Amino acid sequence: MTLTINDFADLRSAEALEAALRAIGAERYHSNHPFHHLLHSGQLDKGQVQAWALNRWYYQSRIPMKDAAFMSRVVDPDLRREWSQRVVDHDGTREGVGGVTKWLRLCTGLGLDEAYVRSEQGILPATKFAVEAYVHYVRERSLLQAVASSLTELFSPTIIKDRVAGMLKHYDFVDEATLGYFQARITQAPRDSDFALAFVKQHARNEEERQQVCEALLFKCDVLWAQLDALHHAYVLEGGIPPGAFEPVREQGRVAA
Ligand SMILES: O=C(O)c1cc(C(=O)O)c2c(n1)C(=O)C(=O)c1cc(C(=O)O)[nH]c1-2
Repeated sequence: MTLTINDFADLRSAEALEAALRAIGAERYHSNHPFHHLLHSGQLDKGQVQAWALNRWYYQSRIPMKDAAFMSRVVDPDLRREWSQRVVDHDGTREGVGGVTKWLRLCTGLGLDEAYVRSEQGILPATKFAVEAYVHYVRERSLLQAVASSLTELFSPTIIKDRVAGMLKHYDFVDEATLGYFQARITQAPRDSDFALAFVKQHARNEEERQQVCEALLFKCDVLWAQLDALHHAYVLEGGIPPGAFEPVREQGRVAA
């Protein structure tokens, strides 16, 4: 069944809203994307996994910027304080700790050069457009929709567990230390999404606003889906790598392991 905005006809209560959000996630979350199925079931080679980590670096690096953009618009100190934890999670309280550093460790653990990753030179054009669209969305839409757009995290603990288990099982070039980023997310993501869900349930006061919340989640699912479409097109289909984007090193006709 394919959902459209009009399918959320029953948005008469906060509980109906939650049910609609969960239905959107079940259908549209990036756990359903073919590229994730390939990644988690060991069907990618090392170069394709590198491409995934490199492109997601761009997403990871922009997440604290979008959270800072959100906070810059918030008048209520309680909400700002709550949200500030997200920036701390990613940036850490000092250099060398925090999610951004851990993602960098994932990239270097896969054999990518740190300076190359940081330079953002190899990122796919579509990754940049999708991620920037998310930052702009949070900067420009209502605070309600900005909060709602983070609700994909309701669904991330399951995919993170599947990913870590699948990658450890299938790829000899990853170990628990390389995937350390995901360890913290298992607790951080539910904390963040519980807050965001309670917020939208409380602050969306009528059907129109509940509809806006659903639209924000649909938008965010598109942001995540588009990034995987870009990876799939560039690195799974033959000949899809755009000029200037990351080129996996190939040895004797196969990607280096
Ligand atoms: O591994 C994943 O599949 C996944 C998904 C998402 C998400 O659903 O947006 C986030 C993350 N990870 C993540 O690590 C993260 O820090 C994060 C922040 C946000 C956000 O929208 O504020 N989403 C996500």
